[in-house]
Amino acid sequence: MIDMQDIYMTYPNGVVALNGINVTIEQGEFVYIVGPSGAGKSTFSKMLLREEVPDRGRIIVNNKDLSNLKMKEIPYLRRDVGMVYQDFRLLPRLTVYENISFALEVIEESPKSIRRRVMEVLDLVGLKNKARFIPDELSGGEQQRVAIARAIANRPQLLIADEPTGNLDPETSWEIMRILEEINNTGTTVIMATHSREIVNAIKKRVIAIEDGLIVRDEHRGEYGYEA
Ligand SMILES: Nc1ncnc2c1ncn2[C@@H]1O[C@H](COP(=O)(O)OP(=O)(O)OP(=O)(O)O)[C@@H](O)[C@H]1O
Repeated sequence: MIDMQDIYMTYPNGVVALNGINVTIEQGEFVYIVGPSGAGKSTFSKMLLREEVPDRGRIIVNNKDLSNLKMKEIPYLRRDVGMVYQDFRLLPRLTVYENISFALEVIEESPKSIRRRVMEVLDLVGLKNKARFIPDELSGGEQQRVAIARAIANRPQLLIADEPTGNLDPETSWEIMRILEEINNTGTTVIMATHSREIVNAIKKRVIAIEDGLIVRDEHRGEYGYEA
């Protein structure tokens, strides 16, 4: 569960990024975050990982109150939150397999369980046969599928995807959405910031619209609501 109450955040340069956010997201929901460029969507996501800290307000993520979180507890929070970005962010010199196993080795899993889990998540994204490839040898859509596999390898309760289809063609984007829905169907909360009108209007989910650091709309099975 995610709960944000009265979240305000101003960057050091004086830009007000969040201006009183109040929202609750239950475990297992699928939520689109929409809104104009610069509205505060990425900042909102960063708050959930404690990459940014609010000036005021209370945030609870996976039952942890982030305001009391000690520095040494931050890695535990992040293990329980998978992150997917528009630009994939794979490690270019590592194979597909290593990009994923690397995320698991950090939490001291046994070699056998790492192997099993890597192949399991590669199977889920349909890339078992590309385990030995390096990112440069993959298409954009395949790279994003690896990034998703890596993000869920630790079985996080929450997956945040920041414009996951932003660099992909429409057909590949639908494939990514199918995978995100499958992950959501296993009980993982998915929060996806997007500018894709087509996706939001076709695959109906909760829509939270942010403008100027404020939630201006929060609808069950909502519409994108902006011009393409
Ligand atoms: N590190 C930073 N330092 C200063 N200002 C920032 C920083 N990051 C973002 N901002 C500003 O904060 C505001 C919110 O930015 P944010 O990235 O959250 O918007 P966004 O809704 O994700 O935009 P986009 O859809 O373009 O990704 C913008 O005005 C942006 O310029």
